[in-house]
Amino acid sequence: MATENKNLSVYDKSKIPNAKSLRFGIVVSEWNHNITEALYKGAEEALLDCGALQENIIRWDVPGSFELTFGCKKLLTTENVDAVIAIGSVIRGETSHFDFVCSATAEGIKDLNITYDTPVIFCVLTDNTLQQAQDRSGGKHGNKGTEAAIAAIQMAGLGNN
Ligand SMILES: Nc1c(NC[C@H](O)[C@H](O)[C@H](O)CO)[nH]c(=O)[nH]c1=O
Ligand SMILES: CC(=O)[C@@H](O)COP(=O)(O)O
Repeated sequence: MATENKNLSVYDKSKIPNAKSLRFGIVVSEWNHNITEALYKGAEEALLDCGALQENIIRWDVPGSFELTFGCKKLLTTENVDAVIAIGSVIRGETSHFDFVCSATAEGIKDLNITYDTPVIFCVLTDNTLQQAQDRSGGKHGNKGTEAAIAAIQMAGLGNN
């Protein structure tokens, strides 16, 4: 199933653990700023809606998606967080740069998940057009930031019950 057939903002709160005691890191890439801010807003709103406290949401900004791996690593090793959300938006340009940034970012975040005991959630849009990014950051397909926040809550508590 593709995002086309799913709304990224829809979740069943009765099935999500309460996030009141959890601490989250969110690392936000500045590239395609309007998109990543909308993703951040979606993530923050969902965390708060599920009981997280504002003071337990730590936000760091990095220049681009390529820098998300280092930003997340630094955050999870220096702040006492239960989960990290990596937020980025890569939009295809004229060259193969898109493929390098996307694969390095996905691999980097995957490596963090293998290396450390803190889950890092992949909230990086990899779109062919600006319209596709808008559709997934609060547009017709909902907000991937919301989906990432719910994943962060679920992964933070994994194996604790
Ligand atoms: N073109 C996009 C980038 N490019 C920048 C890189 O992520 C990186 O910041 C630079 O190469 C310095 O190391 N980043 C995005 O997040 N989105 C893009 O569309
Ligand atoms: C990630 C990209 O492909 C893009 O934003 C960079 O654009 P270009 O390939 O035109 O330099």
